[in-house]
Amino acid sequence: MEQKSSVKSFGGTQGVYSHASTALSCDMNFAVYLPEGNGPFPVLYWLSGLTCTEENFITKAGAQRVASELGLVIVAPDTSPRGEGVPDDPEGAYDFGLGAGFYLNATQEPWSKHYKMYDYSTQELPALIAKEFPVDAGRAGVFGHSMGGHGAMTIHLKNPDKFKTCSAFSPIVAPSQVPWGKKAFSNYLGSNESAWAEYDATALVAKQPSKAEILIDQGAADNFLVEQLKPQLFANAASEAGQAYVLRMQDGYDHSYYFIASFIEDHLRWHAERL
Ligand SMILES: N[C@@H](CCC(=O)N[C@@H](CS)C(=O)NCC(=O)O)C(=O)O
Repeated sequence: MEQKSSVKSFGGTQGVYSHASTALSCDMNFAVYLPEGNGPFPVLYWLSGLTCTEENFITKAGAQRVASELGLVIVAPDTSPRGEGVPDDPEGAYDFGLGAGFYLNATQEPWSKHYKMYDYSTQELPALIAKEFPVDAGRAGVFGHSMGGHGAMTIHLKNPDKFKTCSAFSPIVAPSQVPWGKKAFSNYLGSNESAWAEYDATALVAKQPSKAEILIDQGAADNFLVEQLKPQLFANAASEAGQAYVLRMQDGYDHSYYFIASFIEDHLRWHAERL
């Protein structure tokens, strides 16, 4: 692991690191906010949305002040494999390929060699963090935005003992049913839609609800709400399955990091109280 940058922030340190990922067969960057003190600290994994790298969250969400106060480590990985030889959307579209790994393990050529973001996020990165940083891996949660909200919810539902708490901003709750998800899943996972259900929070919650309460914030003025996000699909399935959740529709807010920055404190306190 190599440190690429380190700056002091609210008494702690905001760092960016790089390492050679085995799961993704490429070099990867990730960001870590480390509060002041010796730890071990509870750890939150933040999963970003389409087009993002490890930089968006640390520069725009304003999470450091409250993470410092609460003594939380926040790890923010990049959103896809990167570098020479990693295939991208043939048209260079923003919603597939680079910057759009969808936190799944691709099974289809040519994606399956590098696009293993599920293994990376759930296994390789947490193992590296536990080795290199003063975290209490038994107190870990996951949260994210849009595609990363989808990642957080599916990763929590599939690994409720490893990622004990979960929250999301503007998540793609039912990727199998919306254009962003259909494009990504048909390419990464192929045409057999039963494979898609493994990475669809609405399908997963119906068969394996967790004991945690999931917090979802959704801007009511989000341009992607009606076509891509559809939080009510998850809410309906969760209610039916007995999954505890809180869905807050936030009047006037859009899809951007201005929305995330407005409510990030609530999410950090939500996780800290439950870990
Ligand atoms: N604005 C993008 C749509 C993708 C988008 O809104 N990405 C969100 C996550 S789904 C984001 O966080 N973008 C980066 C940023 O705002 O810093 C476009 O239409 O090209």
